[in-house]
Amino acid sequence: MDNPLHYLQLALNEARKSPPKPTNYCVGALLLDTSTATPTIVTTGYTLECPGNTHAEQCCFIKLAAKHNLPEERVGEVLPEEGCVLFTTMEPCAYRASGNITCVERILRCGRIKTVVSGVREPDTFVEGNNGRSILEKAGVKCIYVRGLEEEILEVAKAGHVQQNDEMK
Ligand SMILES: Nc1nc(=O)c(N)c(NC[C@H](O)[C@H](O)[C@H](O)COP(=O)(O)O)[nH]1
Ligand SMILES: [Zn+2]
Repeated sequence: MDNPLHYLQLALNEARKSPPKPTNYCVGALLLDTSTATPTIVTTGYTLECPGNTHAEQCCFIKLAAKHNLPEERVGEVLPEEGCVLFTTMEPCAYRASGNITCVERILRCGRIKTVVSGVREPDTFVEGNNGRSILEKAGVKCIYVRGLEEEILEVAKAGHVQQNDEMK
């Protein structure tokens, strides 16, 4: 896949649209279909884009499924067997404090995503040691980390968090 940083930058542009909250991260994601000669972005998403306490990856699935009048859990039916790459600024969650279905579970349920490309690991703020990568790789999903946007991604992701120095004031 050529130029993964370009698609990660597009995912970061999505993350910037997310309304900051102190209890989660502002994350952006997009689903790229590389099964044809010209890679195509089939859907995008950002944290809280869809109603409820929604994650960026979850919004990608909700929107794509809705476009085909399907429930989110059947989104895999509209994706090619091979070639689907999920770009997400922060690695998919493997535990959610709210108890909602995690994005790792949603990716596996979709069944058509063969590669996940992320810009950063999940910090330990809410979840100590996100183990989503090992769960995905055991299920045959390739997980790749693309370097270069870490600082920007974390700055956007934590926009809603009270910064340490603010507390000192
Ligand atoms: N990959 C990813 N995409 C997102 O859109 C998002 N918000 C997170 N965030 C991970 C973080 O661990 C959870 O946001 C907290 O654990 C709170 O859980 P809820 O989001 O309230 O279910 N991670
Ligand atoms: Zn998630």
